[in-house]
Amino acid sequence: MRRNLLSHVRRVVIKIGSGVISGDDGLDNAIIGGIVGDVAELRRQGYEVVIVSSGAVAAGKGDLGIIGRPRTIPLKQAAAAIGQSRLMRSYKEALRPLGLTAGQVLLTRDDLANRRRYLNARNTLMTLLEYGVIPIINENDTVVVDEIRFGDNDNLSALVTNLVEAHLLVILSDVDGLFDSDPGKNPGAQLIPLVERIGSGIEAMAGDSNSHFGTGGMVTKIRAAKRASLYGVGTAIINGRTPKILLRFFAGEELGTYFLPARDRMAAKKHWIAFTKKPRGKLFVDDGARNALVSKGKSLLPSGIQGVEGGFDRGDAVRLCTLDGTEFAKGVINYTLPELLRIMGKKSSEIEGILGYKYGDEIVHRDNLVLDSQDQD
Ligand SMILES: Nc1ncnc2c1ncn2[C@@H]1O[C@H](COP(=O)(O)OP(=O)(O)O)[C@@H](O)[C@H]1O
Ligand SMILES: N[C@@H](CCC(=O)OP(=O)(O)O)C(=O)O
Repeated sequence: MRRNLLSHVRRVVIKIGSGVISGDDGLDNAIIGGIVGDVAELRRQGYEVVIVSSGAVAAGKGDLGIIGRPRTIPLKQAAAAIGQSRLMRSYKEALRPLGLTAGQVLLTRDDLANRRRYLNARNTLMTLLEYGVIPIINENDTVVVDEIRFGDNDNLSALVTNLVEAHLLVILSDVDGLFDSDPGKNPGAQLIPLVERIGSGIEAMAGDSNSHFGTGGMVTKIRAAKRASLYGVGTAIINGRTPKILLRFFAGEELGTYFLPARDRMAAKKHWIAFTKKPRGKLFVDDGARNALVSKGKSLLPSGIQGVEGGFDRGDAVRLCTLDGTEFAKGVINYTLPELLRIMGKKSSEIEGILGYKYGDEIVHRDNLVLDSQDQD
C-alpha cells in the first residue's frame, strides 16, 4: 500500500532532527554519512531532495562548555553560530565523495512572511535543485528574536514543503514514529502506522521532547504533519537512526507513521496566509459581514467593519473577529490602519471620495482570506 501512496512523489523534503545526528559529544558523522548515502541513492532514483536539518546548537554548545540544553537564548544563539558551519561541513564532507554538493539556506519566519522575499527564497531553492545541488535549510538561529521565529524545525519543514511545492514530507526523528503515548515514558506504547485525519485524539497522544537536543517532541511533528496535510501532502515520521531507513521507506516498506494528506487541499497562497504570515491586528465585523464571508464565500467590504485593533500596513495579515471578539478568519488587508479608520462602516462606493483614491472595493479579498474552519495559526 505504501508504494501506491508514494507513486506520485518526485520532490521530497526530509527533516532531520538534532536527536538523530548528534549525541553528547556533538555531531554524529557516521549517522550523517548514512543519511547522505541514502539521499544520494534517492537522487539517482530520480527524486529531488530538500533537507531541513537541525543540529547547529547541538554541534556548537560543547565549545561553550554547555552540558544539556543552553539555558538562555543568547547562549543558544552563540552555540548555533559555532555549530552551523560545523553542521554544513559535516554534510559537505559526506556528500563530496558521492559527487554531490550542498547549499546552505538560513531562514527566519520574516523571510517567508514577506511575499517578495518568500518568492525570492523559492527561486533560490529551485535554482539549487535545477543545478543538482542539495539545499540544506535551517532556521537562522543567530539572528532570530521571538516575533520572527519559526520556533522549531518541524514547523519550518512544513512551510518549506509548501515553499518548494514538494510532494512528501519525511521527518527523521529518534523514535520509530508516533506512538499512542510517549514511548520514552511508557514502555508499552504502541506504534500508530497510519493516520487518516489529524484530530484531537491524535493530538492528545503527542508528548514533548525528552532529550537534551529535541525542541518540540511529537507535538510539533504532528502540527507539521497537519500543515503539510492541509497543503495536500502526506508526512512520514520514521527513525533516522536506523540504517538505510530512507531507502527502505522509498522502496515501499511499511515503516513509522504515515499521515495522509487532507482531502480538501488548500491553495498554496492560502496556506501561506494561514501558517506563515503573522497577524498584526484585528478587525471586528458585524454578523452580516461574518455571514457573507463564512457562508457565502464573499470578500470583506468596509461597511461591515465596526472596530479595529493593532497597527498594520497594507499587505499585512489581520485576524477577523465577531463583535464579541471571537476570531473566525485570517486575511491579508488592502488598506493601512489610518486609511481603514476613515473608511470603516462606509460603503465601497464612498472609499474614493473619502481617501481621494482606492486600492479596491474589498478590505480583505476572499482570495486572500482563510476561515478558521479551514484551520490556521
Ligand atoms: N506519542 C509519542 N510518540 C513518539 N514519541 C513521542 C511521543 N510523545 C513524545 N515523544 C517524544 O518525542 C521525541 C522526538 O522529538 P524530539 O526530541 O523533538 O526530536 P527531534 O530532534 O527529532 O525533533 C521522542 O524521542 C519521544 O521521547
Ligand atoms: N535550529 C536548531 C534546531 C531547532 C529544532 O527544531 O530542533 P529539533 O527539534 O531537533 O528538530 C538547531 O539547528 O540547533
